[in-house]
Amino acid sequence: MITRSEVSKHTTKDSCWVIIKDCAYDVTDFLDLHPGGKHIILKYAGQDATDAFESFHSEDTLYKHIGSKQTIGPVTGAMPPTTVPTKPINQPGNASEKGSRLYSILNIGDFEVAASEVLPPKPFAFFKSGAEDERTATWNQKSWQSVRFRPRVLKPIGVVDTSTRLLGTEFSAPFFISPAGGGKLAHPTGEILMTKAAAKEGILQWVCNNAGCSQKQMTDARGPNQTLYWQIYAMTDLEITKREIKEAIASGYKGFTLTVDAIKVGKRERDMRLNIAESVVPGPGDDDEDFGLSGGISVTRPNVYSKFDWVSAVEWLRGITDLPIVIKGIQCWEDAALCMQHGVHPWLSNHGGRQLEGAPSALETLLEIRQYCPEVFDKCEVIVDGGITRGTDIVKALALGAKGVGLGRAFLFALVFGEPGVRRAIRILKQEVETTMALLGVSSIDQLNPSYVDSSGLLLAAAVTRAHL
Ligand code: HEM
Ligand SMILES: Cc1cc2nc3c(=O)[nH]c(=O)nc-3n(C[C@H](O)[C@H](O)[C@H](O)COP(=O)(O)O)c2cc1C
Repeated sequence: MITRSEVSKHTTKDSCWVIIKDCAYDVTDFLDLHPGGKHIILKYAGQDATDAFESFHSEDTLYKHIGSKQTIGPVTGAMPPTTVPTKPINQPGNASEKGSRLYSILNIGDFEVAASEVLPPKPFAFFKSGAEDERTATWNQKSWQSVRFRPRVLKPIGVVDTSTRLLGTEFSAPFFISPAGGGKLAHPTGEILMTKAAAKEGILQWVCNNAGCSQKQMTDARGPNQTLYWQIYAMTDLEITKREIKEAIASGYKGFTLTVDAIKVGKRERDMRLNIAESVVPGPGDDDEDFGLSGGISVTRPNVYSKFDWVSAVEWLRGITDLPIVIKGIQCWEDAALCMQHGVHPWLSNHGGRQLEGAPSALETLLEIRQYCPEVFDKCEVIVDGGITRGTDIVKALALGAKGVGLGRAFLFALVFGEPGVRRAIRILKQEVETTMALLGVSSIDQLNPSYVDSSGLLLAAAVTRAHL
């Protein structure tokens, strides 16, 4: 046992201890690795950081990133009276005001506006931010708008069926909740509310490795017969990740994706500026030359394994599971072709424009595959995400060959309104998909094909949009 008073003496970047859930940790060596920046942890140096930690992270984060050497042990006693506790940074907005607003929300864009008004600036920035000038994040959305439909009329349309099979499981709609961390910044209960909403609406949630809720909490929140898929970040200690995948399999997860576009954290200046605004600027004599630059800038994702190549990654995954495997972060047709060769599925994504500024939108990669390697669509289930905000975007992606379409930010913004918010977002998208299909002249997803869209405007839109960004 160590006393709280002893912990309270370790308050500098040369010796930084924090208490989380009555246990003390020496996080000195982790400070420079922390993607949220060292200053956010230093604020709690010598103190109890439980509330702040839990407002963003799940307990899984601790065992994955803080080893036994850094675990000091259980604490006892009271904090010295001189310690002024730091308040957790991210307090979600007023829930009762939110309820009444929910019913005026008509589309995903409305959710974003409401979230920007209800959330404090930092959580909103965390969700919204893209890398550098955010051109890729903006282009993701605009690229889908450049595609036009080619509707067929005078076709008898009865019931429009939006259901589809994705990687072996039947879902009520072809879109799903992409893995996106930070759910507890939107709502204190976190991502389990997405799980519950997905269960009630029959859609897929692809559970995030960095969710604020633990894998077990997500699993326990499942509805009857609900199928979840799991997103993997491979850790330097691959045994930790292997155990996590095995636990997911044992508790019934039916598909996996390995995210490969994030071995470093993209430079997200929107977040960095708010971090600077909240930090204490170094005084004379303080040699913190990188002040303000950590927490977003080229920080290696802590403990993320970056040595995989195609053969070793797929062999390692196949050594653990025969279930469907998707590689998330495919950004050119050549890598989609490699997925096909290695018997895995490509997820065309640039991480919502949060990683590599200048990356193509999933639509561009989809069209490249169509042009140079169309057999990918026969041998693999192609998944896309990035900038999808409308049922029309979803139908365009499906017409061009996607089997599943993910949305990240949309559901984080909706989560500000808790489970009813996420359910409303799902229902809005379902209605939009249904209307789009009926107006196109199709009544089931399998009837969609590239003849229903015209993507010839993409190049022009790219030139015009980039000129204005
Ligand atoms: C002391 C133990 C802590 C550990 C092991 C830890 C670990 C991590 C890890 C692994 C990430 C990256 C998540 C990702 O890949 O998306 C992260 C990000 C983050 N952490 Fe922590 N963290 C700790 C403490 C804290 C505290 C006390 C806060 C205060 C609220 C905090 C706030 C954040 C934020 C806001 C991010 C997001 C950064 C970004 O991607 O822009 N963390 N942390
Ligand atoms: C706040 C936030 C956190 C994210 N965290 C992860 C993550 O932990 N793992 C991952 O594979 N993708 C992550 N993503 C990327 C999403 O899975 C998805 O690719 C992206 O959000 C799609 O773009 P959209 O937000 O425009 O829909 C994150 C995205 C956001 C916005």
